[in-house]
Amino acid sequence: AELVDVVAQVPSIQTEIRYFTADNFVGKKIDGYLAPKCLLSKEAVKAVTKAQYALNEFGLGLKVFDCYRPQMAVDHFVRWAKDLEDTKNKAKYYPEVPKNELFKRGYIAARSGHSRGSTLDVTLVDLVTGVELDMGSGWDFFSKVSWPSYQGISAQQRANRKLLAKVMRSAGFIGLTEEWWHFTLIDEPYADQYFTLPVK
Ligand SMILES: C[C@@H](N)C(=O)N[C@H](C)C(=O)O
Ligand SMILES: [Zn+2]
Repeated sequence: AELVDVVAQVPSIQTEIRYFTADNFVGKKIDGYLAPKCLLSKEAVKAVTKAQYALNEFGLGLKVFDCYRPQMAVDHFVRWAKDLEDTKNKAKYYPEVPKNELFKRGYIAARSGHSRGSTLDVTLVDLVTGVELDMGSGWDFFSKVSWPSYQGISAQQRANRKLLAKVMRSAGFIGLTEEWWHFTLIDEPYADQYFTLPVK
């Protein structure tokens, strides 16, 4: 696969690659993340660039939490899910969902679109300050509250989610029912390939 470093193409896109750190639902650095980089297919980079420039008109920009995810990272998630004793970061990431239901309920996939190189987890930031807009729940907060259809958040939070979805859809992405931050390029170039190379 030809995967491209998004920041090398569009330096104004911010990154906080949480699976490279221990601040994620597992509570440890995830296998396969050797660098805190956002790698995506050329086609997805082109579409993300379009979304970034559209947002820049409003003084906003994108911040990515995860992009290409190697299959070995997904396998790490699967291994972690089997150890029901290990609930280190439950309070922050999945307080309401039993650990053994996270895959079943669609919050984590054993075969993830991220491994195909055209899916990303993203939010909106103020272009000047870099401060994140309030989306009503944090990235990878596995709960009904994170569903894009969830109505029990403020009008401003709903508007922020709507703006992100609208800009990403206009750029060629489709969202996920369970997570406001997750988008896949509709015309993805490697639709049936799950890559194994590490992020580096
Ligand atoms: C784990 C979360 N960030 C995510 O990306 N979930 C979807 C369902 C996936 O694993 O593809
Ligand atoms: Zn995702």
